[in-house]
Order: sequence, then C-alpha cells, then structure tokens
Amino acid sequence: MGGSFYLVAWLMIWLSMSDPQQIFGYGVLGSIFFAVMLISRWLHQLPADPDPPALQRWINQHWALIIITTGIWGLVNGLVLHQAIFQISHLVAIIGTIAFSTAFAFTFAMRLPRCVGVLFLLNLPGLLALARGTAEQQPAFICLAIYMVYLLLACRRSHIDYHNTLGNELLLLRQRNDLEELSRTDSLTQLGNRYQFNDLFQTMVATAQRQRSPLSLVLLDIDHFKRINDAYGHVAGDQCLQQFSELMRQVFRRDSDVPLRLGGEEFGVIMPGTTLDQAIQLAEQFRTTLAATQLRIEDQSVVITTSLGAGAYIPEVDRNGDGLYRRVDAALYQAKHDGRNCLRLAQTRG
Ligand SMILES: Nc1nc2c(ncn2[C@@H]2O[C@H](COP(=O)(O)OP(=O)(O)OP(=O)(O)O)[C@@H](O)[C@H]2O)c(=O)[nH]1
Repeated sequence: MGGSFYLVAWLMIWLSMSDPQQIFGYGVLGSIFFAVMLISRWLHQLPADPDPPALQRWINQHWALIIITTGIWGLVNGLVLHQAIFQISHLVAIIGTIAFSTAFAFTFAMRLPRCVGVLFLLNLPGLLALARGTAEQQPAFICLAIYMVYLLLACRRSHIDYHNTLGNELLLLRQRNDLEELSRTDSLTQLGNRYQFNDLFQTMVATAQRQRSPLSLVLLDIDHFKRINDAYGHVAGDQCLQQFSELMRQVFRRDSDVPLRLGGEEFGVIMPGTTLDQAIQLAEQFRTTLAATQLRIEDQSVVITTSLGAGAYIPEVDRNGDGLYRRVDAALYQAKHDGRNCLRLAQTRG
C-alpha cells in the first residue's frame, strides 16, 4: 500500500499547479515512475518457501525498491520547494514528505542505518531548497529541521526498544527450550527419559510405516539390580546405571539409534532403519560385552548382566507403536523367566 501514496502525492503536486500543462511531460514521467515502483512492490511477493539466503535476497531487493522510491521523492520535494512554478504545491510536498518520513521512522526502526539513510534521502533535498530559499521559507526550514531531528531520535529509541524486546523474547524461548530438553532427559544418565520415549516412539513408528522402512525396538532390564543396591549402596547403584548407559551409547551408536532410560533399571533403544537381524546382532553384542565388562564401582570391580527383548515393527501385527512395545516387553519378561542374561525375540503374532 505504501507505494500508492507517493503516486497520489505526485499527482496532487502536479495537478494542483496553476498550469499543469506547463510540465505535462514531467508530470506523465513522474506518474509512470511512481506507478512502476508501486506495481514492482506489489509484484515483489515473498518466496513461497523462503530459506534464509533467499529471504535475505528478497529483503535486499525490497529495500532497493523502497530506497529508489524515497530517493526520487526526496529529489521531487527539493525541486518543488526550489521552483517558483510549484508555489501552490509547496504545502502538499511538505505534508507528503512529513507523512512518508513519519511512517518510515515508526515502521522500519529495527533497521536503524537503512532507516536513517532513507530519512535523509526523503528530507535533505527539501531542507537544502528551503535553507537556500526565500525569507518566507525560513520558518518552514527550521520547523522541518527540528522535526527531522525528532524523527531521528524517535527512530533510535524505537530501535533500542525493538532489540530489547527481541532479546527478552529470545531469552524466554531459549529458557523454554532448555526446560523442555531437561524434562525429556534423565538427569542421572543423560539419556532420554520415558516422556521422550512416549513422544518419539509413536512418531517414529508412524514414519516407518509410511516410508515402509524397518524399525526395531530393544528393551533391556538389568538383572538383580536390587542386589547391587543392597550390597554396595544406592550411590554405587547410580554409578552402575551410569556405566551401563555409557556402554549403551558405545554399542548402539548409529546417529539414528535412540537409547533411553525408561525408568529404574529398565532401558530401551529405538532403532529406525534397522532390521530385526541387525537389532539382534547389536543386542547380543551389548549383552556379551556387558557380561564381560568389569564395572568400577566404589573402587571395586562388579560384573552385571542384563535381560533383553527385541522385535521389529510389523504393520500387519502391530496396529501402532503400542502393539510393538507390548510384544517386546513380553519378550523381555520371557528372558527374565528363562533365567536372565539372555535375549528373547518378540512373538510375531499380536
Ligand atoms: N541406585 C539406584 N537404584 C534404582 C534406581 N531406580 C530403581 N532402582 C532400584 O532398582 C531395583 C529394581 O529391583 P527389582 O525391580 O526387584 O529388579 P531386579 O533386582 O533388577 O531384579 P530383576 O529385574 O528381576 O532381575 C530396586 O531396588 C530399585 O530401588 C536408581 O535410580 N538408582
């Protein structure tokens, strides 16, 4: 919309002259110029899916249109105030320039250098013309110069307020993201927690179903963990959980693998893009590595084992993630039942 006022203001200057015919050619030329600028701004639409460089290019091009329009308006204003034949149009030119400058200062203050530049483009030629003009023009020059200073100060104030507000908003957003991250992370092991699992698992299963790609789930439960707590104390138990988690990170180390602590001594790994065979191989590798590892707890070496259940998503069997989770959980239960320190596979019937 902004561009249309330049065209209207120019038409008013031209047509309110005592004899518009006198500058017919310039009148038409000016009208065409401001009309072209107006149409260019209308047609210059935001890119549909703007990536940051494309958006920056669009902003620069749009500013170029604005700077050309305001620069030419500044020259028109200077010319009108300088030439006696435009005497009747002086007021229109001055009011137009004040209106454009005010709108600019309060709309674009977030880009201070560009905004100040445009204010000078709009006002400087007119101020020079008034300063060099007749004695009757001097009060107008002083008023406009004072108003220009006021606009520059207001622009700076708005710029500071804008960036302070933006800074506060960003801080709040960062704090919210940190809190969100904290609420999804288990503080002891730094693995994702049950909340994270609930959030991710259903989405990952839905994606696997849509893309017809494999997805496996392994559930793990440390064997006789209560005995560790009873024998070495709760702090030692915590260290044990931390070392267990570290080993999980080392074995299930694909970027897409999501190791999680689901609660107590129960863990899980969601493995998108992983077939059941690959999941079994990794789960077995984890089980044997753990059983062969001496954990250092309270200056003592401790060996622990884990029971595991594994399964892959089968669309015909599992209606959604819950179906797969139930099957794998039953397999884990079976592993405990079969004497622990072993891996059992989920039944392929629901
Ligand atoms: N140190 C520590 N212990 C925990 C934590 N969360 C759960 N536990 C303990 O884990 C133990 C789990 O015991 P059970 O559920 O009987 O299981 P288990 O002894 O591992 O036996 P199975 O699972 O049947 O092999 C309990 O003693 C809990 O107190 C934790 O964050 N830190």
